Amino acid sequence: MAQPIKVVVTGAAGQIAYSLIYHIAHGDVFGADQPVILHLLDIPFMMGVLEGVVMEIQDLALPLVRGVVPTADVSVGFNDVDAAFMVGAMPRKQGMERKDLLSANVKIFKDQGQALDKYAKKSVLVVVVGNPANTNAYICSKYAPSIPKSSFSAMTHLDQNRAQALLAQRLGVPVGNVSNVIIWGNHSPTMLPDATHAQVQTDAGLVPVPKLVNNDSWLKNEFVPTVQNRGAAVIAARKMSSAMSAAKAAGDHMRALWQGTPPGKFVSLGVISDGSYGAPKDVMFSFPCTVKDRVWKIVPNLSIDDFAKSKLAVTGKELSEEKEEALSVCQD
Ligand SMILES: NC(=O)C1=CN([C@@H]2O[C@H](COP(=O)(O)OP(=O)(O)OC[C@H]3O[C@@H](n4cnc5c(N)ncnc54)[C@H](O)[C@@H]3O)[C@@H](O)[C@H]2O)C=CC1
Ligand SMILES: O=C([O-])CC(=O)C(=O)O
Repeated sequence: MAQPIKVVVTGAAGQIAYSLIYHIAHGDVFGADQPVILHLLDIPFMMGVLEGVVMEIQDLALPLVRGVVPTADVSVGFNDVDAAFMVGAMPRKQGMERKDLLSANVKIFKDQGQALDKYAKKSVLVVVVGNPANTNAYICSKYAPSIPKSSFSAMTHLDQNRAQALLAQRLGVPVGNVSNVIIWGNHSPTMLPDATHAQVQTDAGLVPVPKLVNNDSWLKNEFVPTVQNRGAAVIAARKMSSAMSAAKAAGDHMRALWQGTPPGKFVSLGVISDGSYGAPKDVMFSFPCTVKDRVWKIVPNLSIDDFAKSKLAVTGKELSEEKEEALSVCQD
């Protein structure tokens, strides 16, 4: 069996981590043969709660767990880690947009970027979940200059899962039969969920989703806003933000990075933009990607129509503005 890898989860005493830790410990993310040492980082005030989480991890009796390190000290939490789930941040409440969290959360990602730079392995893969995820990932990477920018990504996989599930429901097919839905841009209501290149596995082979849906108005006027606003709908109902589904998505995101994407399939990742598809350069923009040997690549040459182009411009502008605001907050 492989040597254990060290995996840090920040915000380890919080809602998302409570589900995410199980996925990691159970082998759903790094593989059924990959032992893990869990580094659980939270703030000093939460150390009592974290003790309870550690007891529960012990009580899971899962064979892949080879160690648990609960801590409020970044030099311990990030020490020599191979993979990092950056969850620890304030969640939004009803009536807020995710970018309203920027001033409260972005400094956490500056500090923790510096700590990753100092203590983590240079090969670490970093997934940012805490909102506003794309801009926090940008800041985290900026303050960790010794780690390649391509090792940082922001999570839009929850939006991808929501989009995939909604299409499956509409078409009356199992969710696993739908693939290659794309999330473009920011993890915010300006994102573009795009079914243009999505496919359904049928007995007759792969069929394009737009052909099966056969209703452009539904795709533009119901599918897109439902996915864009799903986070707010969950908050309105639960009075807390998505946690179980966010944890599953964080595991899906890291699994795609760690284990690669199947042939012909894409995954949406918020990654440093090279200007592909007219996106602004040097922001963490969600693109369709393939992953091989832990290296992602933006899927090239997909057709995008005028509707998509106009939406990509809006979400790109928002990311550029968030970036400027975050940089000025970090200079304070
Ligand atoms: N990208 C995405 O799709 C999603 C992102 N989120 C975001 O994930 C974040 C976490 O959400 P929840 O787990 O529900 O929140 P939560 O409030 O239940 O847990 C957050 C935890 O982070 C800890 N924390 C705060 N500052 C920290 C620091 N400097 N270092 C380490 N830990 C720290 C808190 O003490 C708390 O235990 C929020 O920002 C939320 O908006 C939530 C759902 C989906
Ligand atoms: O909406 C929120 O604040 C939490 C989140 O990011 C999501 O559920 O997509």
